[in-house]
Amino acid sequence: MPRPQSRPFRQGASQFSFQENLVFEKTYYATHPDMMDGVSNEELRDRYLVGGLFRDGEIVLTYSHGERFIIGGAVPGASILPLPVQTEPDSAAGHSLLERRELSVVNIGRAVGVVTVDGERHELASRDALYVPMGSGTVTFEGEGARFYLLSVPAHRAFPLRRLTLADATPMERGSLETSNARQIYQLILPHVCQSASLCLGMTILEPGSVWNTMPPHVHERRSEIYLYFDLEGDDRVFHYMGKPEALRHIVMENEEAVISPPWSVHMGSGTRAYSFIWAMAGENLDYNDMDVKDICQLR
Ligand SMILES: O=C[C@H](O)[C@@H](O)CC(=O)C(=O)O
Ligand SMILES: [Zn+2]
Repeated sequence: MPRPQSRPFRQGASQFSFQENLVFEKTYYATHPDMMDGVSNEELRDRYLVGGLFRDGEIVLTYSHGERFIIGGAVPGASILPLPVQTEPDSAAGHSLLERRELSVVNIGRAVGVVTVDGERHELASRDALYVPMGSGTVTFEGEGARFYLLSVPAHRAFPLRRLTLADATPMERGSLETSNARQIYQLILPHVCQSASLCLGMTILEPGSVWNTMPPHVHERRSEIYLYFDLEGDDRVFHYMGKPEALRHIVMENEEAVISPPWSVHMGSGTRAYSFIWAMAGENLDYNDMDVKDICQLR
């Protein structure tokens, strides 16, 4: 079967992406904590920052070797965008991308969007999420003004498809305005809300005037995590901290950019204004509390 025309790597694609992949725009390799020593800002961004996911009329997928996360975005505009099928290896070519994977979709746009899974239409209002099980076939995205954030990880079992809304979730109130970290943590894909094989996902919304997230920070050796920052204005930035707690580094992030947190890294940030972020994890278990919280005085 003829292979689809491959896409050239966009500017700024990793210097380490030596193997061109037909479905994924960029591959993020797993990294060793020693690789933080003396790393330049550009290398740091190349290894962990996932930008350019939301391009008008396109679906953009990237691949991380950490938990084999697919991290992507779909902005349909006037078109209907299909989730691509697998192209490699030959034994999988033409099969659904979700043959052995589960998928989450969150509409971070302001308008309603529609995700159609095997012919069934699911309307996602702004901030709604959809859990799409392993074994699903065709998935398409549509809706002018909708912006879909996509995450997928390997699964061993199919759980029911679910639409999840913030209104149905009971947020955890954390932090305070006095410490500039008052925020609501919405758990959306976790066992007590929505079953999944490996994926956990939620949304955290900071109160106006609060800028710090996940402070004090934590690490979780048994899971990787992906943060997507959004609800920022044009010139606003989040200063995202990563690395081992005693050797922090930061990445300056813009609206609608994601960042990979390896299992050995903290993940926390401070913004130039309040913002929201979607956090997603996968790995050894689905226990949200399987984390090792650090004291602020342990940070260096
Ligand atoms: O492992 C869990 C994740 O880092 C997030 O849930 C943290 C978070 O949303 C927050 O503190 O605001
Ligand atoms: Zn975490």
